[in-house]
Amino acid sequence: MTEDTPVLRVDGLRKTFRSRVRDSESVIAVDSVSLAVAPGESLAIVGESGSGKTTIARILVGLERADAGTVEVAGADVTAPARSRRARLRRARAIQMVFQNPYGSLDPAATIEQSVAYALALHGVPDRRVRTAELLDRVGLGKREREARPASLSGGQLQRAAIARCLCVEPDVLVLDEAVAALDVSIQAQILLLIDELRTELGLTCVFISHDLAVVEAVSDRVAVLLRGKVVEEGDTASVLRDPRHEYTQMLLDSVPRPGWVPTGGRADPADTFATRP
Ligand SMILES: Nc1ncnc2c1ncn2[C@@H]1O[C@H](COP(=O)(O)OP(=O)(O)OP(=O)(O)O)[C@@H](O)[C@H]1O
Repeated sequence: MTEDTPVLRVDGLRKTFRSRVRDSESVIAVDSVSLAVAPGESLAIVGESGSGKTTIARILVGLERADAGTVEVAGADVTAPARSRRARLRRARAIQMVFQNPYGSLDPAATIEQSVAYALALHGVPDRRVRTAELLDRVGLGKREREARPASLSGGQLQRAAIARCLCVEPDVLVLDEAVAALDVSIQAQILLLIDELRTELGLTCVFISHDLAVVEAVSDRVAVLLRGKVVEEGDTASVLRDPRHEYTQMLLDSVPRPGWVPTGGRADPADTFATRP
C-alpha cells in the first residue's frame, strides 16, 4: 500500500430500515455512499439529525449490516459480519469506535484499568500492566480515575478511558460518533485537543461523525455532507465551510448560532426543504 492508498474505502453503501412509524413503509437511511480516507487523514461526516450518520458509523464497525456496498480497511474487506472469534478480533484491530455515550464500551463493574487490561488481554498484548499504565497516562487519566469504576467518573474522563480502550489494539481507523456532543464546551475542547495530539503522534486515521460544524472545523481535513442518506457535498473542510456549493451545506452553516443570529428557516426540516432535490 502506498501513502495515498486509502486506509478506509467505502463503496456504494446502502441501508434501508422498516419505518418505525409505519410498519409497511421503509426508510432509506444510507443511499449509495462512497468514501475514501487516506492514512492519517481525518474525515468528518456531517448532517442534521436523521441524515444517516450513525447508520454509516455502525456499518463501518460491523454493528449494522449494509444491504449493499462494501467496506474495506487496509485492503481487507470487512463488509461481511465477522463470525469467528478470530475474525471479530481482526475486525476490532482494523476499526474501533468511540460512542457518544462511553458507558456503551466500558464495563460498569470493572475499574478503568481493568477494562483496558482486559482489552489488551483479549488481543494478546504482552506487558499488559505497563501498557495499561502507558495508555491511561497518554489520555491524561491519573491514579484515582484508573482505579475508579465508570459510574464515578465525569463524561470527559469516561471519553478519555474509552479512547484509551480503543487504542489498545492500535486500530487502522478510529470512528468517533458524536464523541464530544454530550460534553460541556470546555471539556469538549480538551477531548478534541487530545484527539488532535493522538492523530499527530500516532498517525491515526479518523472518521468523525458530527452535527456540529465547529467540531468539524476543529478536527477534520475533509468533510462529507450528508442529506437524507446521500453525500451531497465533499471536499477539503476549510473550503467547504468557507465556500459551500450545496444549498444544504449553506443551510447548515446558516443555522449555526452567532451574534445577531435569528433562527428563521435555518432549522427547517431538511427533508422538506430539499425533498425534491436530485
Ligand atoms: N434501527 C432502526 N430502525 C428504523 N429506522 C432507523 C433505525 N436506525 C435508524 N433509522 C432511521 O434511519 C435514518 C437515519 O438515522 P441515523 O440515526 O443514522 O441518522 P443520524 O444522522 O445519525 O441522526 P442523529 O444525529 O439524530 O443520530 C433516520 O430516519 C432514522 O429514523
